[in-house]
Amino acid sequence: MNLSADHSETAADLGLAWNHRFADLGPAFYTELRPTPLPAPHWVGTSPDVARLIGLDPSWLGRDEALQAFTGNTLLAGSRPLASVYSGHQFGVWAGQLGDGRAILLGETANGHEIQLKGAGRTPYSRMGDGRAVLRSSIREFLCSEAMHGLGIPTSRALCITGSPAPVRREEIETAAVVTRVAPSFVRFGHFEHFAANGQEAPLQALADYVIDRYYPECRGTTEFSGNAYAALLQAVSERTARLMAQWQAVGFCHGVMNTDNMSILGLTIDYGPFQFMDAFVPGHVCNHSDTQGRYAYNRQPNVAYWNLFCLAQALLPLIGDEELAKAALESYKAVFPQEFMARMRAKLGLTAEHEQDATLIDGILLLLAKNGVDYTIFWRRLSHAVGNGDFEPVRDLFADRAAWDAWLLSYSELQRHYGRSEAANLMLKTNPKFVLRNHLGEQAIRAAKLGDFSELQTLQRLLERPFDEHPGHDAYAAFPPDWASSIEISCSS
Ligand SMILES: Nc1ncnc2c1ncn2[C@@H]1O[C@H](COP(=O)(O)OP(=O)(O)OP(=O)(O)O)[C@@H](O)[C@H]1O
Ligand SMILES: [Mg+2]
Repeated sequence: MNLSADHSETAADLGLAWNHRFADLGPAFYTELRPTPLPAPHWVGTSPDVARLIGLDPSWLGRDEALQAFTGNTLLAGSRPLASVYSGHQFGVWAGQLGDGRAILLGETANGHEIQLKGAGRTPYSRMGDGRAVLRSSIREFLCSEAMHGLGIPTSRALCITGSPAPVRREEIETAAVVTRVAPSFVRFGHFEHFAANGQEAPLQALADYVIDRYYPECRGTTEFSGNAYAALLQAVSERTARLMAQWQAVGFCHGVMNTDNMSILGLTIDYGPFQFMDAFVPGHVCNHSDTQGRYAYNRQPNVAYWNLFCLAQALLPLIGDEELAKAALESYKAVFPQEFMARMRAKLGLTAEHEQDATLIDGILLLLAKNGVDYTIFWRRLSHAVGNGDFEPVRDLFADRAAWDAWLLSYSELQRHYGRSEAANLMLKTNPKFVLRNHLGEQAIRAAKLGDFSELQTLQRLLERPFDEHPGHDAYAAFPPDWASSIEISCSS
């Protein structure tokens, strides 16, 4: 490849201080290697907010030293790049060894944020892959990371995207990009499955101890499970995952590839591939065109998460040492998910206390939304305004079956009488976003970016960072999807 500049022997000092706690686990967990350079990089998108989060002066996001470093063309001073090994279950089937095939961990900043370059070249875990990510999928990952954060949903973050004219072959020839992403940890269920499947109990325990000491220290002193810290870890992860699923379901988010190697041990949303925020509410919606069996349909996500936790439980079993304890730890998922889901849905309805009728009301509206194919985000936003101003006509307009809507509204109004209208509306407007990253919005930003125009991406980023604000003048981004939106096919190709 003809590189425009070979920066490989200089290190860029952006003033970041580093820790290397994952690397300190030892070579059984990774392979150290340098990112593979890309020619003629350019900035595509940046998040000054994430820069501040990791202790990076945001003014670096525009300078050539940072551009080269975040493309993987120069080493960041103090970093220690590596690709980690993990395994996993993909679409319900044991896939054996996987690993960071195109993501390279640079290390952890002094304030505890791991930094990864996704699309930074081949690694020993690339298998048949080219180690690259295309501009299209990188924009989706960048925007959705920041959108999820804006929605208050646990997620990896994205510092920047850099692009390069280097060609990358997918269904057609596209161009390469690198997303710099950030999370307290990128450890996945699949990391544990890897060592368990290979019968390597010492690294399995070292990994569990690392995760507990660093992220779940409360598990050490547990009085539950006869003081078994590994069972406590399983319970804590189950609870975080349950909360995450409740948040996904409530906002209408489909992940698309809930393989165990895409499940964060911290309960974060990671790996933004063929995800989708639903337009019309379709409970069985499958967003991943490659998911022909519909395994990861919207309404199956909570069960799939539990299935994935079961895989994690099996991996942790040699450490927990007692199947009954592991089962008991998993039980928490079944209690926490419905509880959290109900809490989220109550908030969407502006109900600040619990009532017997809540479940009927929630089931009722979800059924009506599905039967009438109502746009999920628009419905909740209009309902929020209607509760505030008393005019429910714009909501009624969304339903073909007006009689069924009227009947539901009657029972909702009965319950609403217990609350102050403006208090309820305020809660709802902070719970029901005006802006979500619909497929067609991402697509518009991608089309413009491919032509070298990043303004659409920036506008979208600004709206999605504060999705509950009104953003006057930008109603088009909160409108119904155009007809062509339903023809967008998003697959695993990225
Ligand atoms: N283009 C590629 N080159 C090399 N490896 C790849 C490529 N695409 C995916 N992989 C690897 O295939 C496996 C499954 O891919 P998947 O789509 O879940 O992950 P991903 O999008 O690459 O990354 P991540 O989960 O880190 O966000 C992972 O081990 C991943 O690293
Ligand atoms: Mg993945």
